Amino acid sequence: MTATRTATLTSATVHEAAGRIGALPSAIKPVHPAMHVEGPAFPVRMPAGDNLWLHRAVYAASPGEILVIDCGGGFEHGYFGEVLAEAALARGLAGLVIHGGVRDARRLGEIGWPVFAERVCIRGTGKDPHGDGELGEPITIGDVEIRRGDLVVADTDGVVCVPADRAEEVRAASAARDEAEHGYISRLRAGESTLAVYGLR
Ligand SMILES: O=C([O-])CC(=O)C(=O)O
Ligand SMILES: [Mg+2]
Repeated sequence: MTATRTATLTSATVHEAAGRIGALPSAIKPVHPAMHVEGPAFPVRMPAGDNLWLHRAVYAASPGEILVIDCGGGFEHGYFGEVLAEAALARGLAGLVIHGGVRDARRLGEIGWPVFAERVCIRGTGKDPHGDGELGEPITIGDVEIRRGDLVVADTDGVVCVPADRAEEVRAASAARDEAEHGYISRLRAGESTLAVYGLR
């Protein structure tokens, strides 16, 4: 069997091509395996257990942006579900990355809009009008700082985020790396070993 390969950027390749930077915590994964997205980040900081800032973010971000959410370390909540997914889709947003939980996972799969979460969690949230949060300002998830406009690439492997001023260079380096690996794969299919292809002993 000869497998086909996708032409879009992949998160692991971008991470390597960028010099092994930008990998968000590996627990953040697509709610359904086929989901993938790439585009500019719109960072959101919100308090644990409250999703009012997420509702605000859906209407503050620009079409094509990816919401990237820091939930203040409150993981055990479903901050986002089918209702917010429909709202974000209607606004033309590109996807959601959240260092916390989402819910309505089956429905999210049916909608198909890309959602990447640390977990799926039934328990809901509050909507405190005085909750401490921020839209479009830098956040940190794991050891990665995320600013508005940074390049986010998210797929089955997880999520990587690269500074905006390196995005074009990293796209080019990723494409070159992909091309080189495709060459290696052609040689493997022709019967060579990985030891030969990589020049290993
Ligand atoms: O509304 C919420 O709190 C989250 C949710 O379940 C949805 O968006 O459907
Ligand atoms: Mg819901």
